[in-house]
Amino acid sequence: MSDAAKAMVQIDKLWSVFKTAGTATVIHQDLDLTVAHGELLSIVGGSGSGKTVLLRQMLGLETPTRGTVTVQGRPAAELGRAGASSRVGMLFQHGALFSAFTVLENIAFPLRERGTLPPALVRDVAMVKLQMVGLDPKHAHKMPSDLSGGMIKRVALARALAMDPPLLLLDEPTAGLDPDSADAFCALLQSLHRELDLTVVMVTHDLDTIFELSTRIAVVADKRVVLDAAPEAVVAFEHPFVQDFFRGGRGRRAQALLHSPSNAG
Ligand SMILES: Nc1ncnc2c1ncn2[C@@H]1O[C@H](COP(=O)(O)OP(=O)(O)OP(=O)(O)O)[C@@H](O)[C@H]1O
Repeated sequence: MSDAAKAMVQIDKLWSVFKTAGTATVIHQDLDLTVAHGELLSIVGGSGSGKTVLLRQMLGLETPTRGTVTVQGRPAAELGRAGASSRVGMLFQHGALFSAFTVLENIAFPLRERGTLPPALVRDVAMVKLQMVGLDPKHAHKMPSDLSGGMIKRVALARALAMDPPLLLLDEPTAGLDPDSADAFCALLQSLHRELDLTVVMVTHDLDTIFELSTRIAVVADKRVVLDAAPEAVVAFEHPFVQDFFRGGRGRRAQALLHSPSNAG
């Protein structure tokens, strides 16, 4: 088996170029990244450095201008819209629930779109996913407008996992949550990562989330991944972005998590 087939995600010499009004903007240039099965990789980088575009490349929503992006050995672009949710689940930054659908209908959406399961089974599977993200069945028939921010994230996560994808992509999973809800959501992600044998790639600016969850961190700067390594190695890396991001007061406090008993071993 080739390395690309063994990896969950393999990105080789990726160029992402956007053309607007006759001007070409290069976002990624010869970017390489490999995500192995079972990792929980955080992607960090400055604002506008191309982190979300990188997630969209893994989801097949962007097409490489040059280079390749494969998921389980197949080009991500092949994922298309149909069938994508059985290989990659995506939690978008703003939850993006359908406001006219109930909680259960939102979770069931990818299953219903697939059209292969009878309605009663779709309902049962959606109910299992609802409970899997820690929500009580009594919330199944609520509308998104009746939910707290933390509950919206959980419903969106249940929908991303509806088709049991092996790869989960998260864009700023704790953004907009209060500290307690963010902690609870991190704990949920950690247990799902472990119990479902998921590979997770997340983009976040939240240092607590990064140090709580990451098995590896990839730093995007200068249009490519300048370093991907274990958290301890990344914080020691001499790069202006890394120094600003990890070594300020917030960074030092969050790094204490690396050495806390819950993260030991
Ligand atoms: N479809 C598009 N067409 C043109 N430019 C785009 C498109 N999508 C993204 N960009 C540009 O690509 C650059 C990288 O965007 P991206 O959203 O990936 O940044 P980011 O690293 O996630 O930033 P932030 O941390 O601020 O969310 C930005 O300058 C953005 O304007």
